[in-house]
Order: sequence, then C-alpha cells, then structure tokens
Amino acid sequence: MLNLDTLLLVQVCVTLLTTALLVASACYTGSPPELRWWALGNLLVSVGLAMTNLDGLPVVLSMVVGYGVIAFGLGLVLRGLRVHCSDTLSWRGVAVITVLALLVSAYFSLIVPSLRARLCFSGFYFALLNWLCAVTIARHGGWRGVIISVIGFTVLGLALFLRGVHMLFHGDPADVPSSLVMGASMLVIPLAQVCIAFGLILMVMWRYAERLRRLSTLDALTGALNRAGLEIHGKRVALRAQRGRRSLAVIMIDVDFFKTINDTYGHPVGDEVLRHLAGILKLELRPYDLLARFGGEEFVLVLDGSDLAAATKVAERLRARIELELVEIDALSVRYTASVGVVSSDQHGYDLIALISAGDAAMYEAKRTGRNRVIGG
Ligand SMILES: Nc1nc2c(ncn2[C@@H]2O[C@H](COP(=O)(O)OP(=O)(O)OP(=O)(O)O)[C@@H](O)[C@H]2O)c(=O)[nH]1
Repeated sequence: MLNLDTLLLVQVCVTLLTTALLVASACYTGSPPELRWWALGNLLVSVGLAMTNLDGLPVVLSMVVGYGVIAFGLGLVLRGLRVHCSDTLSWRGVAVITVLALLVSAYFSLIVPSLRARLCFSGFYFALLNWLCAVTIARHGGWRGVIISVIGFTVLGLALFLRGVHMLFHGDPADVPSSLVMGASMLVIPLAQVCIAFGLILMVMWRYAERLRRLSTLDALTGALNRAGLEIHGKRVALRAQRGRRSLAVIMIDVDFFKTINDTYGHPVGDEVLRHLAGILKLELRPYDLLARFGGEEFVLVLDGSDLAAATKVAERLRARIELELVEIDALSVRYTASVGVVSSDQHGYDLIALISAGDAAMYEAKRTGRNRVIGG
C-alpha cells in the first residue's frame, strides 16, 4: 500500500515536474514574467513541502521556515497571475502572505505547540491562497486555459480546506496523518497541481499565439494592417457590408513626391511622415472600418456603409488635413501632400481586390492630373 511518505514524495516530484514544464514553456513563449513567477513559486512550494515533512530537521526549520517557504511560493504564483491579468500584487502583498504564515506557524510550533492548530491553520490558509488564485484568473475572463487553472486551484483549495476541517474535528492529532481524508487529499493535490500547470501553460501559449497572429498582420512601422491583415480582415468587412446591403468604399492614399522627402531629409524623416499620415488616417476610422499600409507610401481605407459621395467627403477632409499639418522632427518641419482615389461598391461591386485596383487607378489619375487632389472612380 502507498503510505503517506510515498504520497508526499509523489507530491514533491509532481511539483518539480510541473516547475520544469513551466520553465520549458517559458523558453518557447519569450519568457513572459508571469511564467517565471509561476515556475519559481511552484519550486518553492515543493521545497517548502519537503521541509515540512523531512525527519531530522529542527522544528524552526521544518515547521516555521517550511510553511513560510510554501506561503512565499504561493505568493509568487499569485503575483504571476496578477501580472498575467495586467494587475499587480506588490511585494508588500507577497511579504504579508509570507510573514503571516511564518508568525502563525512559529506561534503553534514554538510558543504554544499544537499539531492540530498548526495543521488546521495550514489547511485553511493555503486553501484561501489557492482560492484567491482561482478568483484572480476567473475575474479576468476568457476560457482558454483559464477554466482548467480555475478548476485546478479550486479543487486544490477544497482538498486543503477539507484537510483543515478534518484536523479541526479529529479527536487525536497523532492519528491525523494516517487518516482517509489525509490520504485522499494527498492523491488529489498532485492531480490538481498538474491541472493548474497545464492551465497556466495554455493561458500563456494562447496569449503568445494571439500576439504572433496580431504581429503577422500589422505593419511594424505604422501599426496599420499590412497586406496579409488587409486580406484577412478586408474580406470579412466586404462580406459583412454585402450581407447587410450597405455600400462599401475604398480610399487609396499615396504620399506625393515621397522619394524627394527621403532624398532631402533622409529615411528616418520619411518613416516619421508615414507614421504621421497613419496617425491622421486612424483618427478618421470608425470601429468597423479598416486601415492598411498597402505599399511603401500608399495606404488604403475600407469604409463599411459609405457610398461614393460620403467617402469622397471623408477623402477630401483627409487630403486637406494632410496638406495643413506639419511633421515636426527635432528642428525640422516637413510638409507633405497626398493624392487620393475613391471608389465604391455601388460602381465596382464588393470584390475587394477589384475595388482596390479601381481605387489605385483613381489615385494615379489624381497623380497624373497634378497631385494633392481627390479623384472618384
Ligand atoms: N522612409 C521610407 N521610405 C520608403 C518606405 N517604403 C518605401 N519607401 C520609399 O518610397 C519611395 C517611393 O517613391 P516613388 O514610388 O517614386 O513615389 P513618389 O516619390 O512619392 O512619387 P509620386 O508617388 O509619383 O508622387 C521610394 O524611394 C521608396 O524607397 C519606408 O518604409 N520608409
């Protein structure tokens, strides 16, 4: 039969294994700070667990420092969760969690020694910390990984709580370690720990994948969508407009004489002009419109629910604003203009590629007829 020492060894091994898993996943996800806190916290919990159960250690080390180390580890896990949820748990919070465990276990180990009181306290206190972890991520919302972690923390908290309750009502504390509740909780706890580690890793992996997906569709210089992003999101906007029987307009905007700006002031100033233009265009966007950088100095706006007349008004307003604004870089002030082509689905249909190519033709017509103007096509 498995005795409690064996189960404890299993629990320590599982904690070490999940720590290794957390460290390994940190290597593949750009080592986000929360994973580091979780791995370190997990490792400390296993060290603390081993300390509290090792024979031969002085009481102050096993029963006082051991509980303090577990509490500190759980504080770090909680800190990692708060960081993940864009919240913060200050070091003072972690210190309070640790010092409270140290003080209470010192009191019940050295001043008024009571095995039952110490075991009750550790059961309830560590249950509370695990439930705090569960609440922290449950409040954050979402379900990918979150649900698994929440279940893990809740079950772990419940096992510890039941252990505390059992200690409270058990007649003889000396029999406690061999009781059924104790044995069952020693089996449930490692399972919950594995569940938590998988949930946490899934949460980080999912966020990392999201970040990569976002980065692969965004232009690094201006923050507008790139060609890939335009293809993915543009099709969706076009379909939505078509289904809703709304007009869809495309505005193509190209900076005039951009090569001259680069040649005169240098590429960094050219880059700043592009960022400035993207900033102006973003201001014009409604939540359901799209802005993409189509080429070097060419941008495209996709406006859902705008016909040619409405989009031409927007385009004219943008052109005038671009002409008026100054780009200030150090002591330099640069003025630039843009040529704009506007088309709508009422004339060209809802195929985004056809709309863009018609918009491009209108924009080149604006270039050909003198630049700094809007041409509808
Ligand atoms: N600074 C900077 N320049 C870029 C970037 N991408 C493309 N370019 C430059 O943009 C310039 C575009 O030049 P052209 O296609 O001749 O266009 P233009 O000078 O604006 O002339 P028109 O369009 O006819 O008014 C080229 O010199 C490219 O090297 C970029 O990301 N940053």
